[in-house]
Amino acid sequence: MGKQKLEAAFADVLARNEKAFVPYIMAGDGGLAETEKKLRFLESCGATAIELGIPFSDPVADGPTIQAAGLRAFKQGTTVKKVLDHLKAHPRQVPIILMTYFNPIFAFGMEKFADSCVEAGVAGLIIPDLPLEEEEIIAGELKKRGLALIRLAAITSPKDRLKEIAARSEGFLYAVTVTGTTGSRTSFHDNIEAYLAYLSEISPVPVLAGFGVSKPEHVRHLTNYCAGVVAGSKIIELFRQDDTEAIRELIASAKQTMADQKL
Ligand SMILES: O=P(O)(O)OC[C@@H](O)[C@@H](O)c1c[nH]c2ccccc12
Repeated sequence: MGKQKLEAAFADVLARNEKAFVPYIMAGDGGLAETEKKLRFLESCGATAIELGIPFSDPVADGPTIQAAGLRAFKQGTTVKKVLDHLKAHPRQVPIILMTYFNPIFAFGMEKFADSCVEAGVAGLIIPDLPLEEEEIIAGELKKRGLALIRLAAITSPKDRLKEIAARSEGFLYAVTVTGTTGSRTSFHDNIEAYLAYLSEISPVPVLAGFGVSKPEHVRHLTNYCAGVVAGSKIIELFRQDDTEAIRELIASAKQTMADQKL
């Protein structure tokens, strides 16, 4: 089942005393054949799982880099069905987490979408505009099919809400590091360390920090307080520059962390 595949991937990383790195790319950006090459490359770099975005017309949580990637994906005629059909036709070891807003799921049909995710070998989902209060509309459909629903924690959330998010979390808990949209940054919220340390203490699943991660030093710093990171905008930018070495180095920095700490 998808959730178990994700849990096994994280258990492997932690057993190797490493930190997790989950890159994000937009499906269909440059066409799905290009997406396949990127997915295979990211897997070869040792990505713990890969977050695959489905383009949407109103990506409210996304900054300019991912908005532009979504527009390029639309220009290639990317649809939910084409992405799911592609994943089904290209099975792989690395767990795939679909990142999509709720509207494309609703338009596709929730049960049909959940069934198609299972057939496509999807491990889990991130639905950023589905708050805890509304998740029951689809959480049951995903749970009975063994698909992980990854919850997002906001740095501005009060502790009782963070506790509720952690208690429901599956696969990993996505700790958003800033107030605002996705996009490479040079700094994070002031009390990011305390926030990540608190979540790591209360969460039954690994906590990953995401939003703005763009340098190896970000990875090394943030993973002192949590189990890993998610990075999307920087990965997309580096692919656009064809700087695959920098992508490999960024992902590898999650593996060096524990070695650094051993010193
Ligand atoms: O791009 P960044 O700043 O590295 O942040 C990760 C982000 O790309 C990815 O997790 C994501 C893409 N779109 C989202 C929408 C909401 C939450 C998360 C996301």
